[in-house]
Amino acid sequence: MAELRVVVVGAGGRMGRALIRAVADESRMRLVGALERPGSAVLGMDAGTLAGIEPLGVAVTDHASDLFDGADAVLDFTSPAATLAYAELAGTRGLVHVIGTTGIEAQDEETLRLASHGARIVKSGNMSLGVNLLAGLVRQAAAALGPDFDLEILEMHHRHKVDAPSGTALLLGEAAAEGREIALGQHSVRVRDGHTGPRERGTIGFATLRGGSVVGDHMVVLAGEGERIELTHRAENRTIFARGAVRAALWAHEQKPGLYSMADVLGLST
Ligand SMILES: NC(=O)C1=CN([C@@H]2O[C@H](COP(=O)(O)OP(=O)(O)OC[C@H]3O[C@@H](n4cnc5c(N)ncnc54)[C@H](OP(=O)(O)O)[C@@H]3O)[C@@H](O)[C@H]2O)C=CC1
Ligand SMILES: O=C(O)C1=N[C@H](C(=O)O)C[C@H](O)C1
Repeated sequence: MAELRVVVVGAGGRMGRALIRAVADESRMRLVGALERPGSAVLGMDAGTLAGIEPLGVAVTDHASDLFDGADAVLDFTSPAATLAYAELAGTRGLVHVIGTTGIEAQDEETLRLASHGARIVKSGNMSLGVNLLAGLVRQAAAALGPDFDLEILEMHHRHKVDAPSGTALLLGEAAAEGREIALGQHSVRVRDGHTGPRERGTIGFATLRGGSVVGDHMVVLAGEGERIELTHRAENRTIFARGAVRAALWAHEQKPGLYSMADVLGLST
């Protein structure tokens, strides 16, 4: 198989730099482009140097169309607005588009669905193997225990994170809701403040913590009368997400256009 030609968008970001290192480490891929937004301070820099490795001979640019024309796959951990625009571009060119960006609103999912008529999109709030396995455990536990066990999802991330609850917390919430055969949107409690009254049976609660340099911690608590189960994942670095994105791109290249999840990539779909 020829090397997959990959563009990393948001190249100067925390995930962008981890993605550049992961692509450089993968013999079945070649970095052909590094994209940043117009006006970014890192435009013109070598992508390898930016990522803290050897120079790769790829300068960071803001010319999305030119880069997409010469690519097979785009790895995108940026912002919702940027990702929606890149999905449309990837769709017109039939590219693989791996989307790690979180905080995309439900009403914008339609844009991704339309783009996936042309593009092979893999989208997940968390690209790590561990979290996707955890989602299966949460689904199973929620189904087995039912609403007698109160379900709460706690997450903590670094002080720079801009969206809440995290994409992972929502992914785990969806897994729990699937296990209980309910719709998450109608049963989630995302904020508590003041005189809230007692907990409503059958709801799924979210709690958000932000601080320091925490890469990403998630805990799902199933609290019953007299006992409690806690299912936890702690990300120790961003390589786990970047490695997952690389795996997703290689997998998606062999698929038909469509909208896929990380569970599809890992063969964990129910
Ligand atoms: N699914 C998963 O496994 C994971 C998902 N994430 C998600 O990935 C996203 C990025 O996270 P993180 O790397 O920490 O954030 P950063 O803010 O560090 O990186 C985002 C980068 O995207 C750049 N950017 C913004 N707009 C554009 C544009 N139009 N074109 C090109 N680049 C653009 C930003 O530039 P500038 O700063 O100049 O605006 C920045 O360099 C978040 O949504 C986060 O939740 C993170 C980790 C794992
Ligand atoms: O913004 C982050 O950093 C992360 N975002 C993802 C999320 O919203 O869940 C994944 C990971 O936890 C890191």
